[in-house]
Amino acid sequence: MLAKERVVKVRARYVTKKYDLLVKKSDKVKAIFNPFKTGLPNFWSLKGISFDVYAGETIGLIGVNGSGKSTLSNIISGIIPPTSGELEVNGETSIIAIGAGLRGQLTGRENIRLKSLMMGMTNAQIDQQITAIINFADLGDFIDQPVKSYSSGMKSRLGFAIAVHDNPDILIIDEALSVGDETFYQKALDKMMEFKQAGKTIFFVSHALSQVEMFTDRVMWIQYGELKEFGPTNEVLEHYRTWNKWFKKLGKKEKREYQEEQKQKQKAFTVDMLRENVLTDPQTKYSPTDAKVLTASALSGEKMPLLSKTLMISLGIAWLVLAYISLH
Ligand SMILES: Nc1ncnc2c1ncn2[C@@H]1O[C@H](COP(=O)(O)OP(=O)(O)OP(=O)(O)O)[C@@H](O)[C@H]1O
Repeated sequence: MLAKERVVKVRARYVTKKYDLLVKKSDKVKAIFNPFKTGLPNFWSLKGISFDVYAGETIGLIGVNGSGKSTLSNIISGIIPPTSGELEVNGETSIIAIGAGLRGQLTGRENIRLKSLMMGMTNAQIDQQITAIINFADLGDFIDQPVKSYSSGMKSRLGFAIAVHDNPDILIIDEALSVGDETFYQKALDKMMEFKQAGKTIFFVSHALSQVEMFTDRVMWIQYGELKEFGPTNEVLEHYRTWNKWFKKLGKKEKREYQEEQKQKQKAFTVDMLRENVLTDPQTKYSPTDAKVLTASALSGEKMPLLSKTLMISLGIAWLVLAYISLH
């Protein structure tokens, strides 16, 4: 594809995701009286991810367990918001993750209708499509059984069937093919090839490197919340495999220490640190637009505690004044 024809489908700038770690009972109690969750332990699942993905590209997302692949997929598909940074998604997205968005009490057929309605289809459109979706999922009589009785492979088949018939511009497949049997895997792969040929954009999250190798144009290697590498599939996979070999050779204690060190960095991270790194790193092509994003992110992600503190103090003072007035 010529560079000048390229249309950006997903653009991320310094996207972060922070989770609150409520480990102790006392943290949970504090959280009830702390609407902005200030001072509670955090964990940064994403530490400032930036990339451009173009129309028609198939992108692999790889990385060790807990590196942030699903978090990023969920942010791109709009299931969860980023904590800070900027994300531009140009087109309809549809995510296929094992069991995602399926209601356990409803049957497969009812789930098809519900999910299709949520995707904006009319009842008439659903009536036209439902047979094709049911045939694709190929669940036999189970289609009228509650989804809670399905195996993970069956859930994946149903989710995949619904998502591909929605015909989205951007398809996100999060490990959904890892649980299907060989026949379904082949059928799903053919469908994905069809999507690829139709010029759709696909994000493919997988630990199966051979599938990533066969199917994707470029790969994002996510490592402990950072985008360690984003480039042509073969190149990134080679580096990832080398890293894996190195890691596997480490002793048990060294492995644990390495993982602990990375997790500590994810706990200690702040958007201010990210901004500082971006400003001082000579490798970063820092632009005025980036400056805006990082300032905005700092405001939404980091300066909130200050705002909430002010609010809490004001509420406290108001409460004391009211208490004083009512006592006199
Ligand atoms: N709701 C949550 N609350 C707290 N931490 C979370 C939450 N969701 C994810 N995390 C943490 O964020 C990190 C990234 O998780 P994520 O599921 O995105 O990783 P992943 O790369 O998809 O992992 P896997 O390969 O195991 O599926 C993990 O350390 C996880 O524990």
